[in-house]
Formats: sequence, C-alpha cells, structure tokens
Amino acid sequence: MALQDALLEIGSDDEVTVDGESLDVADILRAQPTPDNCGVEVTTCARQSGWCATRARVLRTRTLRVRDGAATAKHLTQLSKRLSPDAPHKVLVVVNPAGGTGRAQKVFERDVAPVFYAANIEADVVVTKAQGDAMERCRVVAAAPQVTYDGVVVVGGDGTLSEVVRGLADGASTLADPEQRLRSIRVAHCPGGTGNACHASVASAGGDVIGSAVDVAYNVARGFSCSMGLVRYEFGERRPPFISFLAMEWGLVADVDLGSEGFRWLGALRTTLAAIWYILRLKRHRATLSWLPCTQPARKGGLFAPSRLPPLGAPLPPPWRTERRDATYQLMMACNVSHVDETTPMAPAAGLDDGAIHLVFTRLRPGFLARVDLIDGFLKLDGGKHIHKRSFQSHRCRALRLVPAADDDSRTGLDGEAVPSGAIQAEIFPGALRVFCAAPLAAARTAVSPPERAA
Ligand SMILES: Nc1ncnc2c1ncn2[C@@H]1O[C@H](COP(=O)(O)OP(=O)(O)OP(=O)(O)O)[C@@H](O)[C@H]1O
Repeated sequence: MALQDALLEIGSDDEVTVDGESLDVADILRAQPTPDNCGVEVTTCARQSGWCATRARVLRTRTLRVRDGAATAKHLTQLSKRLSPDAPHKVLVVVNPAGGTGRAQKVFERDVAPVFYAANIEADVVVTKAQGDAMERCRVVAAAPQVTYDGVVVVGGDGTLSEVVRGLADGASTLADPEQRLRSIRVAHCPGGTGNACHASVASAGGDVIGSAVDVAYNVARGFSCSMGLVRYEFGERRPPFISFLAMEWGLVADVDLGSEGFRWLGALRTTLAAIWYILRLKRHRATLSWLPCTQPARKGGLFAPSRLPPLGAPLPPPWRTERRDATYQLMMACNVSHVDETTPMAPAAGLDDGAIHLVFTRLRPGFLARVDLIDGFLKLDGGKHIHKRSFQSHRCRALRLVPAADDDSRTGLDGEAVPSGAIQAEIFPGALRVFCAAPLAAARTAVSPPERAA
C-alpha cells in the first residue's frame, strides 16, 4: 500500500496534525494500521474547504506515515470514540426507490453506505416495494420486546418518513412505556424525495448543507441527536388520530401540493406551475380557525394518552382564540418544523422542539389584488420573507382547531398526504421523537421558546 508523503502526529494534548496542519478528530471515522506498521489508513468525513466548495462533507481515505501504525490507529480510534459515546451499532435503512426522481437507492449506495461502512455501523436495508411497506416494517421494529435497532435511516421523501414515524409510534403504542420506546429509536432523514422537508429543517437548524446525504450519514455515524416535537391530529369519530412530524396544509397550499401529485415527473417545477395555476383561479376557502396561544410552555408527554383537547364540536374555553366564524382564507399551514421542502422555510422561526405549532395563513379580500399579493408572497417563500408581509399572519400555538364551513370543499393534507376534509384539531407534544442531527444542535440545550403573551 503506497504511503502518502504526509506525516501524521498526535501531540501531548491529543491534537492531531498532518504535516503540521490540524486534523479534527471528530472527522475521523476509521483508523487502521498498514500491514508494515509504518503507516495508518485514516478515513475522514470532513467539510470541503476552498472557494468553490459546497461545504458538504466528503468521505476520504488516506494512508499516512506514522512512527507506529498499530499504536497510532488504536489511539485515534479511542479519541474518536470518546467524542461519540452514543454512536449507533445497528440501524434499519428504509429506501424508497419511487421517491422523488427515483435516485434514493443510488444516494444510499454512493453517499450513505460508505460512511456507515467506515464507521462500522451494521445496516439492514429495506427497499420498499409499495406504499405502506415502511410503516409496517417500523411498526414491527418498535413493537418488538427488545430494541433491535439504534435508529431508522430514511432515504426517501417526507411521505416515507411519515410512514416510518407513524409506524414506530403505532408499534410503540402496544408497549407499557410507548414514549420511552419511541424516543429510543432515533430517526434520520437523507434527502431522497421531492420535498425532503424534515431533512431541510434539521440541516438548516444544525448548520449542515441542505441536500447533502453525506452530512446526514456523518451525523448518524457520530450518534449526535436532539429532540423533536410531534403533533397529533384528531378527527373526532371520523378516523383515528394522525401523528404528524411536518405540517397540515389547507386551502391554496393543499391545492398546489395535492392537486399536482400527477405531475411529480416535473420535479421542483411542479409546485411552481401549480402555484401559478391555483393562484390565477383562486378559490374561496371558508372555515372557522381557532388556536391555543403559547401562553404557557407545552406539557411534556401524553402522545399516547387520551386527548386533552375539548371534543371536536364542543366550545373552546379561553385562552383559545378564534378568528371570525366561517371566515374566508386563501391558504393555511400549521408547521411543526421550519421548512416544507428543501427551499421553502414556510415557518422560518420554527425550532425543532420549540413546543409550538407555527400557524401561517392569509385572509385577503378576494379579487385581483389578492392574486398579486399571493404571487408576491410565493416569490418571497424561498428566503422566508413572506412572513414579513402584512397579509401573511403567523401565530405560535400549542393546539389548533379548523372547522371548514358546511359548503366548503377545500383539500386538507397532513405531511403531504391527503386526508378527508372536515373538522380537525391538533396538539403539539414536545420531545416526542429523537432525530439524528449535527453536533452543535445536539450540544445545545433543548430550547423551548418563551411563551407568547395572552392576547
Ligand atoms: N416502491 C414503491 N412504489 C411506489 N410507491 C412507494 C414505494 N415505496 C413507497 N412508496 C410511497 O411513495 C410515496 C412518496 O414517497 P416519498 O415521500 O418518499 O417521495 P416524494 O413524495 O417524492 O417526496 P416528498 O414526500 O418529500 O415530496 C410515499 O407515500 C410512499 O408510501
């Protein structure tokens, strides 16, 4: 094996240098001595540097000169392990070959599997064959008497992740301590779908590069994780509750997302064209919207307990706030995370576990000016600047209720999936899930934003 003409040294303070240049121990995934013991083979996953680099992490293996290969490799391995005591040993990887533009399998093989191999993580890979596969597999995993996997890594879109989260929650619900079981199986989202909202929200909160599956795989390999809230949507007698990690969409946004399902082959262009189409033929969406402001921090726990909300149909006591009955809206989103796809921070202020649902809606006077305003809002979505427009209202809340008017036929979507329209209400459960994330986010204490003052 050819040795590179670079010398690796470990200083007395455990600082590692290669030809005098500092090497971050946290970037080292593997270190092995060469057969002649004159070198060490080091695999790193470090951020690219240089003016034309994207900053995304890159896996790289180099063979470097050292004085004692075996001793150096052992020392490096110890230093690296000390930094990641929670690194997973075994994970379940769920790949959806039908997600997005069908690149998930390639993303896994090219970007994720080599990182797991270098980090010595055992991976059981499930390639889904149809809708529901991921949910069923995760249900079985979470319901098992013993935890088999330290984490589930999704390579697909938000639809697949939604199946994984709901499957884990459903499986965990059969056990005596479902909340503990759900939190014990950490989840990661590698971008392999169209929207990849969860990935984008976690990456943007942790300073990772949005769209980089290598960054996600590195976080998994290191075992860094943080808490994330989940939202439980209730439909009364109509159907069982829905556990959501992402968002509820209603009105124009639901039309754009759900109404353009058949045009997935257009990629990101699908939503742009659909937005123009649905804004031009703007519909009236009428409903009664109420929410419980964040006057107190949300209570921990309770995701698997009976609902704490007043039954659907029962009046809402103060401090619930209600907009006008059967008011006209154009769009309404209730976001649990900041992004609704890789380029759209619909609720830019949303933290991963800030104990709040971020409501965003517009109530414009129907007409030509409403269309102009909405197009302007959509153009500002990329930078999250829509939120500064007067027409876009945003509120942080712990719970919400949406009751469409009797003659309203607007679509409703949960985590990108169409659900039957009708009255719906929801509550946030902070800290219900753990997700793999970048080191700074894992290190930061769970920041629950301060309560809003009562209106
Ligand atoms: N082998 C398969 N064939 C067809 N559909 C599948 C298959 N495996 C999973 N699915 C379903 O495909 C749907 C969409 O997948 P996914 O969410 O991964 O991609 P996407 O919709 O392109 O991305 P996003 O949800 O981020 O917009 C999911 O609801 C999932 O259940």
